[in-house]
Amino acid sequence: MSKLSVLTIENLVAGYEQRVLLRNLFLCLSEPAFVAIIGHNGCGKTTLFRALTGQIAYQGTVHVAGQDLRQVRRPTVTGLLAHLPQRSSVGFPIEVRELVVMGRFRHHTFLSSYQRHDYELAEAALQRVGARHLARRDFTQLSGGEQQLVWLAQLALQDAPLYLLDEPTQQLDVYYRRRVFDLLQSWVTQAGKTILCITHDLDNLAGLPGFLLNLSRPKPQLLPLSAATVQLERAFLESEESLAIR
Ligand SMILES: Nc1ncnc2c1ncn2[C@@H]1O[C@H](COP(=O)(O)OP(=O)(O)OP(=O)(O)O)[C@@H](O)[C@H]1O
Repeated sequence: MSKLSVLTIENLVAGYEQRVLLRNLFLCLSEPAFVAIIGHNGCGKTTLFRALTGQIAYQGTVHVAGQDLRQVRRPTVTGLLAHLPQRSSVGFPIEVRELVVMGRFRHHTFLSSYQRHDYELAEAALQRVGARHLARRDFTQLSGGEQQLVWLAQLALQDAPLYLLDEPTQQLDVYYRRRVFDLLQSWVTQAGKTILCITHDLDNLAGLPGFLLNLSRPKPQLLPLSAATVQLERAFLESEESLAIR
């Protein structure tokens, strides 16, 4: 079964020395889908991504697009995963379109330079996130929210089957939050991508197709996204009971 699904996580256990945060996590997606991962601060959401990207060891098995993740040496470099961390910075001035075009790195050998076609794709990706007007700006001088849109444009060019997004809307205004969630939906429905998206932005989830995974629950399970499930999980996160079992 696991070989055919887009993502299967079986019995995953992960954490840090003397502190297990994820215990026997199971998750199976047979088709491309959007999964919102929610939970209290510190419950282990980013830790899950650290395990999936090979930054920390884990027990259990993970299959992505039929491949055993443990057997793939650098899944983000080989294109099995694309990852947007919570914070990324660039320490030197660079034009936005030069940063976005780097999302095409797998289509180029080490010394080959990006061609006109690559830049057209980069500008189209910027257009889709509503940031076409930033193409010639210095990335380091953009606001936090503008930088976030640029990273999303770069990510779109990476063309991986599984995307791991750690709070992609955290610095965005209400308009761009909505727009980014709509964009992520189109990655699923039009491009067949699977998206795991860590978010605290519960207000924007209710109307989306997909699933909810609440890592603050003692046994987290995929729930179909709906206004009712978002309301239920919000009530759980706001309860004293949920803090007591952490
Ligand atoms: N390298 C580390 N060694 C030990 N503990 C760590 C390490 N990195 C993170 N932690 C702890 O693990 C816990 C979970 O961290 P994680 O970043 O996964 O939380 P999170 O659910 O993503 O939280 P948030 O919503 O605040 O981003 C936190 O208490 C954190 O302090």
